[in-house]
Amino acid sequence: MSPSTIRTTARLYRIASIPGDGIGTETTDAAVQVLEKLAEVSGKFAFEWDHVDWNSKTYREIGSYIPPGGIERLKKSDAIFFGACGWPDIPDHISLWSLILPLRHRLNQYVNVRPTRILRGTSSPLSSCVADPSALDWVIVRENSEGEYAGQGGTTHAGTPLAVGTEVAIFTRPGIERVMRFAFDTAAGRPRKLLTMVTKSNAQRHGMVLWDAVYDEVRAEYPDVAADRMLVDAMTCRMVLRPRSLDTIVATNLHADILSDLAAALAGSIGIAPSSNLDPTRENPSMFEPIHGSAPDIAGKGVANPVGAFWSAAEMVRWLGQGEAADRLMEAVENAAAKGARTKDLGGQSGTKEVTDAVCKELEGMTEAQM
Ligand SMILES: NC(=O)c1ccc[n+]([C@@H]2O[C@H](COP(=O)([O-])OP(=O)(O)OC[C@H]3O[C@@H](n4cnc5c(N)ncnc54)[C@H](O)[C@@H]3O)[C@@H](O)[C@H]2O)c1
Ligand SMILES: O=C(O)C[C@@H](O)C(=O)O
Ligand SMILES: [K+]
Ligand SMILES: [Mn+2]
Repeated sequence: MSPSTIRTTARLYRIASIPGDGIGTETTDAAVQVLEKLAEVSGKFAFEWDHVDWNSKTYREIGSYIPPGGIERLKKSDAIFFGACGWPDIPDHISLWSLILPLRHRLNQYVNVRPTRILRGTSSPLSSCVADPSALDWVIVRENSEGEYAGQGGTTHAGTPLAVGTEVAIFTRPGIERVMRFAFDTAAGRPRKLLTMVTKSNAQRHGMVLWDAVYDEVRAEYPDVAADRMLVDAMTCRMVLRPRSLDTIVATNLHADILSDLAAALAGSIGIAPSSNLDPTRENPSMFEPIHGSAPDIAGKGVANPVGAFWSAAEMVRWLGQGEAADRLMEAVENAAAKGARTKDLGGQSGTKEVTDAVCKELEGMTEAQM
């Protein structure tokens, strides 16, 4: 088949891209560039972009992040690519609860998948992983719809010395069960078939105990998966001291948020870590974003690590059914890193643009047969 024949039969994916704030705009621009190159080299698919400008600047101007009709607009896409939201002149709970959390909730993205491993050409602060990088290869499955992020609670006597704030976590049996099954399926699909379930059910005696009960039930359906459970405090020690003893990890919304930042740091940097906000029913588009935020301290300097966005882009391409292209993208990212295209957070000298160009160059070097 000639390239033009391939191109006429190419699958078209409509992607809504929401760069958001700060370095989210820089890493999203970089990811769009790399995805365009991937599509061009592959010849099997192409992207049609819906560039969505919802961010803290538009919030200041028009008073909303998501305008009326915004969710319906996103539902027309096959997937969503997200950068980051939050800027210092707007309280973080306003930005989070006006943009990223409503998207996760309204689009039924009830699991957030956060893989972590040490990419070729990069290093870990853990000496055991310097000796053998394969010792750290995890997938954190984060509950993404309820728990500590249920949004219930309130303030009484606001602004007075008697101020009271309540923050109510909600854990439902169906909510726990669906993420637990997803985690067992994930573990069952990985070579080691190993799952660790994390709670704090010694101190939190209602919702966390329900997590334990659902875990026991679902576990019985997966005799091939070796499963164990940990309290979240002890889990931090195990991640640092015995990384090889872990593979797939499932935890609540807040616990997995924290553990995934730790995991990213142990794999070298918050700047490399990806996430997939999935609606496993596929009724709504899923959303792919690096786990980092808008990083106001480095925004606008051209130094942000785009690898977390590239890895998220690879996971998006995989979710869309292009697994081989996803593998090639990760190979290009690792080849570029191994040849020295690394940002400062990874101990390198390159800027965002240099790493992006290096990854595009690696992709160009791959033949269509390899894709
Ligand atoms: N899903 C999201 O959109 C999301 C995620 C996390 C934080 N936030 C928001 O982002 C803002 C800043 O939050 P924060 O400072 O706690 O977290 P952050 O992830 O933005 O930054 C933490 C630290 O890591 C560094 N860092 C992050 N990403 C990097 C990258 N790609 N390359 C190099 N260094 C990187 C930053 O420079 C900073 O020193 C806040 O408004 C917060 O609410 C949003
Ligand atoms: O708390 C959140 O979910 C926001 C951010 O920290 C994230 O990890 O996406
Ligand atoms: K993000
Ligand atoms: Mn986080």
